[in-house]
Amino acid sequence: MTQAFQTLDDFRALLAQAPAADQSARKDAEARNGQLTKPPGALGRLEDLAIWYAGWRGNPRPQLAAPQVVIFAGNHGVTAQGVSAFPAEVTEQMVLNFQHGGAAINQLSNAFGASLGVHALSLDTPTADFTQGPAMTEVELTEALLTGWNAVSEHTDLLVAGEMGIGNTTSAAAIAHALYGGAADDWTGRGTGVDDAGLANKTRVVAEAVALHGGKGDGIELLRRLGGREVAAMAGAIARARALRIPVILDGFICCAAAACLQATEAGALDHCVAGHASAEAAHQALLAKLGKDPLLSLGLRLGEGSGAALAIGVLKGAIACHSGMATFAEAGVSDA
Ligand SMILES: O=C(O)c1ccc[n+]([C@@H]2O[C@H](COP(=O)([O-])O)[C@@H](O)[C@H]2O)c1
Ligand SMILES: Cc1cc2nc[nH]c2cc1C
Repeated sequence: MTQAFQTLDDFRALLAQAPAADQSARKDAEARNGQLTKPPGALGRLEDLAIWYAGWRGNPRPQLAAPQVVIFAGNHGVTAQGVSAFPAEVTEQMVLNFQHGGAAINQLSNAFGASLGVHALSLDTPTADFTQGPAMTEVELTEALLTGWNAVSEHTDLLVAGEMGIGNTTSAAAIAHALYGGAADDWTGRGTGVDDAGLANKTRVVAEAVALHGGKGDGIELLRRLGGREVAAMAGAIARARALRIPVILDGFICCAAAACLQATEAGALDHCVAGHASAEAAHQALLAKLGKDPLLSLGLRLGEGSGAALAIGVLKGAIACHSGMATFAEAGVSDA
């Protein structure tokens, strides 16, 4: 099969050529919103969400019928530095749990009518420990981006990209610190629940990683140096969704670090994305602020797996059901203001 891209520069070119939203569908959706049987603005942010969605779908009265959740799993060499509360084998064990329907994301995907795909990326070959050198080669990064790119169905009308990877909050913290500066402890949190000594060790690891790799290239190069395969696959999936004008709900800290690599490479790369939730991971709110995204939900989740984004499918479905299903003042014979 011919691949969508063969090199990282090909991928960068695809990001640069990404399509914009359909301004005419957006304008028509705004006009429709103004005629619906409610006081102006009474549906609050649901109104903006429906108009945003209509623009990306190129349809002023859209449906949300086929949401897709994709989960990517990867193993991280940096776990050798003792950065997680859980052992690395949990990544593979949780992949089996996803496949058997036993994880939180299985229940949430079912609850919100989303399909669920699980992609394990070379779990037997963890990425290199990025305190020692780049996490991935250019070929490894390209393969991981392609896995994400190819995982997105052309027939879906909403994407959630989630992840599973013991050690990946260290990777995400290092990416955020390298992209946005500050101090290592501004970006380092407890992940699966390291204690105070574990947090101090993890902060040291993030600082060392950024001392080695910081300032060495664009968002894609930082993704290669500090990312993981599942982080890269989420970036590839988010980019493919953009190419297909499929809206995306971003999940927690790791998903947003993947997205940040795209935004740092191409300024408007996340215009088709909304933030599903604010994770309890300490630096997620700061990362969302850097992305210019206001989270839809804040429920204290810190699970990953796309779980917070999957919950937000319900909010988006509600927004679109109102926008496309409500009567106008004229249709209902209700007096306008
Ligand atoms: O999504 C989040 O914000 C989030 C916050 C903390 C932990 N996680 C999940 O926990 C794992 C990473 O935690 P850790 O401590 O091993 O780096 C990984 O599988 C993530 O899905 C996810
Ligand atoms: C059990 C477990 C489930 C997860 N799901 C996403 N990250 C996870 C981390 C752990 C440890």
